[in-house]
Amino acid sequence: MSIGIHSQISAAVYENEGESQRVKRRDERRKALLGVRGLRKRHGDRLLFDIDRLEIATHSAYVLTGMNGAGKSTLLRVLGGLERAEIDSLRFAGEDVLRVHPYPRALRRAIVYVHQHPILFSTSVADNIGYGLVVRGEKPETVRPVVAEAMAWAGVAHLRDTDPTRLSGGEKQRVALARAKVLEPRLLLLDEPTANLDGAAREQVIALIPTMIEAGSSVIIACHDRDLINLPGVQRLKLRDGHLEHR
Ligand SMILES: Nc1ncnc2c1ncn2[C@@H]1O[C@H](COP(=O)(O)OP(=O)(O)OP(=O)(O)O)[C@@H](O)[C@H]1O
Repeated sequence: MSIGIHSQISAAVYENEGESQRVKRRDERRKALLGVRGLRKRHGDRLLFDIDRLEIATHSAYVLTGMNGAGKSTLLRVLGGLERAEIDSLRFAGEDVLRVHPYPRALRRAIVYVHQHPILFSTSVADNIGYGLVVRGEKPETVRPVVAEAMAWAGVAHLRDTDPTRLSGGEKQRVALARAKVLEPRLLLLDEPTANLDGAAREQVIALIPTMIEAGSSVIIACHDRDLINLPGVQRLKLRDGHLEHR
């Protein structure tokens, strides 16, 4: 009898432990935004990188460092669906992505890549920022206030009707960040956002990045910029000799 009670209690304890493990695993899965296993990129015979695993959590910031030519831009471009690579498995927002090629629509919607030298259409700053929303089929009356808010956020409201080809490098980068922000990406990929900027232009761009994370995006920033690498709360990834180190 006592053995029976004991085993019942044990079973209950084990069941509870099992339940708490399950809850823990579920919470961990929820926290994980992107999980990639076996990510290889080749250019002809050259294996540029062979990454065992890449884990990106929700609402988190990472810097991706590495020597010139290590493959930082390439890795961001692969994650953003702009280049192909071999990928053994990919999980995004709790779902297994069974086919990575062609790049799935859901990922295209959730992951936004911002180029080091953003290409802007020769229309107006406002049109550039709203472009992605228009392509998504949003109505002009929905787009207008979102664009106005994003322009104020990026400090480019005074440039709203300016032809983007006339903007400085820093202004272009801020417009590109605003264009990405209005899409509310789950994951934002920033390719050397402060390269070729100095002084106030560089500081203005750096100041925008934490506010994008506060707004709910995870961010991976490929860079060599010490001030970005040392932003508080930023986790470090390093591409070295074709492998990815989580630091
Ligand atoms: N289409 C291509 N064919 C062959 N090699 C390529 C191609 N595209 C890129 N590479 C090479 O892949 C390597 C990685 O380039 P990538 O731009 O990703 O490096 P990076 O780490 O971002 O460098 P940097 O810090 O200088 O920007 C470089 O050696 C580059 O020459």
